[in-house]
Amino acid sequence: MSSRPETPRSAHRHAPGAHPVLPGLPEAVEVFDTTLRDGSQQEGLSLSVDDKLRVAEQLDHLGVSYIEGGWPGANPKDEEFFARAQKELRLSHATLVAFGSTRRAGVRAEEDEVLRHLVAAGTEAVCIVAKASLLHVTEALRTTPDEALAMVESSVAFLRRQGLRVFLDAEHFFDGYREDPAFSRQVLEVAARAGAETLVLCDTNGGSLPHEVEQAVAEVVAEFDRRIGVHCHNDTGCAVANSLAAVRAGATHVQGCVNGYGERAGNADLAVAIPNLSLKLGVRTIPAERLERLTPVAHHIAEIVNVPPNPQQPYVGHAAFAHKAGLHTSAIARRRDAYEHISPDAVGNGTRFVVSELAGRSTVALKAAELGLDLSSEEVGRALELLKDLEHQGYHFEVADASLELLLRQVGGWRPRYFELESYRVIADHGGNGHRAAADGRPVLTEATVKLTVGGERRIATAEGNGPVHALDGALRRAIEPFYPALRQVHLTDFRVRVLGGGAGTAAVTRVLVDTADPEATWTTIGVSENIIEASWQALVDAVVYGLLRAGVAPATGPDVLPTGTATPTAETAAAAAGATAEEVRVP
Ligand SMILES: CC(=O)SCCNC(=O)CCNC(=O)[C@H](O)C(C)(C)COP(=O)(O)OP(=O)(O)OC[C@H]1O[C@@H](n2cnc3c(N)ncnc32)[C@H](O)[C@@H]1OP(=O)(O)O
Ligand SMILES: CC(=O)C(=O)O
Repeated sequence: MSSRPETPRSAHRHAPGAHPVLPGLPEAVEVFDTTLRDGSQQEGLSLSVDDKLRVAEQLDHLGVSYIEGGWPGANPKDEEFFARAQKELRLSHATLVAFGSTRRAGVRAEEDEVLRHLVAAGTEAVCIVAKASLLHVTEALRTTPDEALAMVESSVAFLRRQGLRVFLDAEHFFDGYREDPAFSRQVLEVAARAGAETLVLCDTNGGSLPHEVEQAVAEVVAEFDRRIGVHCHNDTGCAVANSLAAVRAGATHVQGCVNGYGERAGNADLAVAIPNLSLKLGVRTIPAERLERLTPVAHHIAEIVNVPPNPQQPYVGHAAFAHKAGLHTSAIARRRDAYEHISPDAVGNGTRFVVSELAGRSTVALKAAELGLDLSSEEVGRALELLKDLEHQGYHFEVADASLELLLRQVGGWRPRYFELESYRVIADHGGNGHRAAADGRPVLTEATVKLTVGGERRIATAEGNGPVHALDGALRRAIEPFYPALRQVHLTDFRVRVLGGGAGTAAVTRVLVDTADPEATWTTIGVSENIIEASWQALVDAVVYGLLRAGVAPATGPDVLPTGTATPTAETAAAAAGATAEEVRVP
């Protein structure tokens, strides 16, 4: 549950334009995304060709300048990607780039397989990686410095002769520049001479710090009449800071990945670098009007690559503008920018207020208002007291949005009587007549019986289940679903248990969270008890009540007040509607 307060961007003191202008900054930088190449080098991340095409579409929609699509020839997938991209990918803003290396040592550029594949990829631009550290030339390539320089020069020259735009990724540049600056410079010199349009200085091991990057980039910018770029890895947690330091020093091309994917600790996170550059430094990156696409695109890409988004990711994370502390919310209620460094809208994100034991009256009042509840000041105070009390017992309302809403509604006087529980009973019978196998291979049967009153009728329903919660859910539904057919659209989707205060072992208090969904939404409810079944029951009841509330269903108060056209259920019709036999649903 989130709210997006109507906050004009100008109300944020730290909004764009509010930062002092730094002298000497470039007006604009090119944004080069390498999610489909370096991002795919992240452990656990694997993209199909379809995924790659969809990510490319998202990046184009965001408005990056370049999309590095992969390494044609390195594997059949990337080969197919470039073949399909030529036919299927319609980029309106970005330029697709194929990645590869310089030619191999001792091989003529014209005969080199890697270069041949780069040309065949059919892109307008290519990016080739070259060792820019003498140590890597002698130890990794095991060739001479002269041959390494010749590899760079002849590869760039060959690609230029094929009519391609060439970016040079100077691998290990910063480490090499510290160890033997003359060689690292020579690599850039030969690449520039051969026609590379952009010299990209790579912090390949990600070990550099911002002051080192800034100084090295400034020296290179002063020396070379070429566009200078950076490609920073995040091994010191400084990839974005290093990219900004490079831009401060005159770099005008920034490589990275939206969401910071990549080898080891990842690449510079473009979802952070872009707004830092655009909003804080006033440097043009993606088109200004597309900045608000940043959050949706970052989340969409996370979905495609199947890596859960980091809620604390700056700017675009779910929690990036979530306020939990009572004092913060209270100040925000008075002045929207009190605890927000930019207007979240600027990057397509939104303000959220998290209600918990750290809340004060303002948080509860804002949450109630967001839900459309008109709570009096006294009710807000009561809700806050109840909330803190319950959180002390183990409830955790910030992760149980639906239970929180029910609690606030109840404090406000909402007393729906969808059903009245008389009792429930759960039996787990190991070795009895059940058909589900226990760990020892013997049958185990779980059965739940619920006795309750609904619509003026006393009902007893029994159901079997995979386990106690499944059985309880089944019995509850059998008893009430005939009165509330809307529940057929409501399904339990997840169930989590946490033991609180582990010292008590199996006698400890348990917290149960239940996720439930209807066709339009998912909600979470909570139960807490020393008894796991009771905790589950509480969460289940909230889940069902919230589902009925969402569906706009009024409590059934008796046969005469059932909605027009709805037959009063008898034992048989009720049982049939619930998919049960008459014996299973006993109506006295
Ligand atoms: C810093 C970076 O992220 S650069 C990008 C790295 N990305 C990847 O490696 C992912 C894709 N890579 C691959 O699929 C494979 O490694 C391939 C197809 C490129 C090459 O595979 P192989 O031919 O089997 O070689 P291998 O993976 O062992 O790599 C070592 C070879 O690359 C050569 N090489 C390494 N860097 C370079 C370079 N910049 N220029 C030219 N050759 C290079 C080495 O000299 C070595 O060649 P040798 O075996 O003739 O001595
Ligand atoms: C080229 C590249 O990915 C690197 O140097 O990190």
